[in-house]
Amino acid sequence: MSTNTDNRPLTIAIGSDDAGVDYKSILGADLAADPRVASVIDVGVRPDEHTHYPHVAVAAARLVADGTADRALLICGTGLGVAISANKVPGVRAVTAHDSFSVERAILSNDAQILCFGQRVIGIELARKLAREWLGYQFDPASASAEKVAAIGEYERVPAAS
Ligand SMILES: O=C[C@H](O)[C@H](O)COP(=O)(O)O
Repeated sequence: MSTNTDNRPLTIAIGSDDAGVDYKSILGADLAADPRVASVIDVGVRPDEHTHYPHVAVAAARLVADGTADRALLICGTGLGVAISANKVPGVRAVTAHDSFSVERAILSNDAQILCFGQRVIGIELARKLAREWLGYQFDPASASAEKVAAIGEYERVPAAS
């Protein structure tokens, strides 16, 4: 499963815990209004909910893993807990990135399907800018990075020797 390589509009899952719900609302609206996005699937939380971040992150990651969503955007306080949790789902590559270069490389180097932000770490306008940039990148399966991404997947099948 890849971040998409064919320029078609994306289906994007979005989720947060209560520490990220304000950004989820704003970024979700941005995504829904973007012509590069076909649909946005909100996996929670609602503003009055207090579901812990691992449950939301795994719900979104499973949508990516089963092909329902092309990508996911997850927000918690730091962007760390949601990334750790999403990465428990086989086939998923989730990263926390709060700068433009890392967001670019998350797609072009790592083919990461899930981008994670920390509402307590970056300002909303930077988050909005990074999310817009993120939509513009596509992984190139013919690039030199593809072999490295494939090696990550191999370690899901065959655990690294100690
Ligand atoms: O990574 C975890 C997130 O930042 C979460 O929103 C807050 O978690 P905490 O309440 O355990 O610090």
